[in-house]
Amino acid sequence: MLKFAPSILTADLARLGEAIKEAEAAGVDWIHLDVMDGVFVPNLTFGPLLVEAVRRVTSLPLDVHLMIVQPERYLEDFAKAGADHITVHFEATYHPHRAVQKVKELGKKAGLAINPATPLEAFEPLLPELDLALLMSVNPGFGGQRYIPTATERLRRLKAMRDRLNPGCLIEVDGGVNKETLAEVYRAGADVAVAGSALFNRRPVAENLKELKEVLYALGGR
Ligand SMILES: O=C(CO)[C@@H](O)[C@H](O)COP(=O)(O)O
Ligand SMILES: [Fe+2]
Repeated sequence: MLKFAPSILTADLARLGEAIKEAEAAGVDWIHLDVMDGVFVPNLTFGPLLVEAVRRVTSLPLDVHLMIVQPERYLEDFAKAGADHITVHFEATYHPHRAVQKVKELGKKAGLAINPATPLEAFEPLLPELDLALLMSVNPGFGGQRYIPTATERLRRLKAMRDRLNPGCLIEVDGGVNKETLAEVYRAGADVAVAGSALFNRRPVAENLKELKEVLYALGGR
């Protein structure tokens, strides 16, 4: 019912291939890759080369979250690298619609993300064309941050907007999802939970995932 997309940001990057295989064996649904440019967010991570390397070790959908300015410049590169979903930030481009259209032209699932301070209405004009609506529940830039509580009400409103405009679009929540916050995120209507530090930490991914799934079973979900 709820999909889990572990963010590799908090995985042990020195053994990334093994960490991804471990996550796949544990039963996660997607692999979430956080691309940061040091301009849109105060952190730098990786580009298409790493996406291509990850593509070689897993058959899971690669969910690429672009936290870069003018993402249009690199959409083709990420598509060629093997991304399945490409999400751009509303705040990072003058033309979010053009960027979304380009992702679709490349034959990939198109996502739009918004920051915690961006009005939810930013989704409205583009929702009918989106495959994914990504709601940030932390300010983008780092893994391991605390969930911003106002995200829950925003998720509820986003779900109502999605049900009205495009029931096929998935709602993804990103940032601070763990065993304490998962229940409210799920109840508020998320379809996909990104989880970095809750899944990649000192414990095996399978144990962490089991713990998160138990929260859902207790709510009658799966
Ligand atoms: O996009 C981002 C951060 O900018 C996220 O994908 C985080 O990396 C998720 O990590 P946790 O908050 O779950 O540790
Ligand atoms: Fe992310």
